[in-house]
Amino acid sequence: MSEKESCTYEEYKQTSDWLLSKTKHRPIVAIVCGSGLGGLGELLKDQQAFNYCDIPNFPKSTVPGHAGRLIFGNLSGKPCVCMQGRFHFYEGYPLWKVTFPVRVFHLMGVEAIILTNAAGGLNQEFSVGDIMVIKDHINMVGFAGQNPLFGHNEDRFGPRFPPMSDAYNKNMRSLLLAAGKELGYNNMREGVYCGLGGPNFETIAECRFLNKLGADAVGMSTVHEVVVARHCGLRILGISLITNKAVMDYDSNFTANHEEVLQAGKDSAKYMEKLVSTFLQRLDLNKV
Ligand SMILES: O=P(O)(O)O[C@H]1O[C@H](CO)[C@@H](O)[C@H]1O
Ligand SMILES: Nc1nc2[nH]cnc2c(=O)[nH]1
Repeated sequence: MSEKESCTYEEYKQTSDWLLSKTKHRPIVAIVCGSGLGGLGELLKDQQAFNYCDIPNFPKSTVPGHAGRLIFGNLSGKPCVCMQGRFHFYEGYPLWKVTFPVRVFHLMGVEAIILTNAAGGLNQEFSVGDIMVIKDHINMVGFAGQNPLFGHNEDRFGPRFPPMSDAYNKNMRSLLLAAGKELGYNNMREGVYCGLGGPNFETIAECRFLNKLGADAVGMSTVHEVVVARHCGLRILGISLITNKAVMDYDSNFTANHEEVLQAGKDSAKYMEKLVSTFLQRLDLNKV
């Protein structure tokens, strides 16, 4: 195989050491911004930002709505690092590259990761603008034999066969739902996220199939980051913003599109930002 199959522990360490040498911040929480949700990064106080293209070994963002900046700073008193833009399989990156930052964060001392995404609502009771706490996922790309942990297992990160049944931290899920309640949100949901490879949106038959399988929302990210984060022992919170209703009906004239996804992200940005800030205020890493 001519394409590089993975990267070495030393390469993750090189990036982590480089970042730690360039910033005084020592993050304990990482935040990944989904499509159109980059505004979360602007909330960080005392911030220091790096463009991905300046960080050794980092991939580059190629998707509109993913700025390609890594921001350090404090949010609700917690030292954070925020990815304003993530990497996707459909951009042509192998999954070890898609998930590269997760292991770098682990090496930098991060203990918990908040993964946000824009997703299509499969659950017929969901509306655009609903916020779904991810309680579990279906990794379709994994079913197809593509997994970021494929190949040599680096024992310094985690075991060969990591469990996934407890990937989404129960206490953090409850804390987020409680934060939503405290803010008076009536659009908080809990459900199963299905991760596909993309980049095309789903057919009607595919949406019906995924919903029958038990998926409440569908997207093209997150599950790979979760696999790697769980492997190295990070506590994980996943949040999907429902940006569109999946087309389930042959009479529908609607077709999904990225512009609408970004617009829905913009429309809900303030709610998401308030929710994540309130969650972080309440978060005690000794108790989750
Ligand atoms: O999952 P995030 O990065 O939020 O983006 C979602 O939005 C894009 C499609 O509009 C896809 O990349 C899908 O995965
Ligand atoms: N696959 C997929 N990804 C999305 N991201 C935002 N909405 C959608 C959707 O409907 N399908």
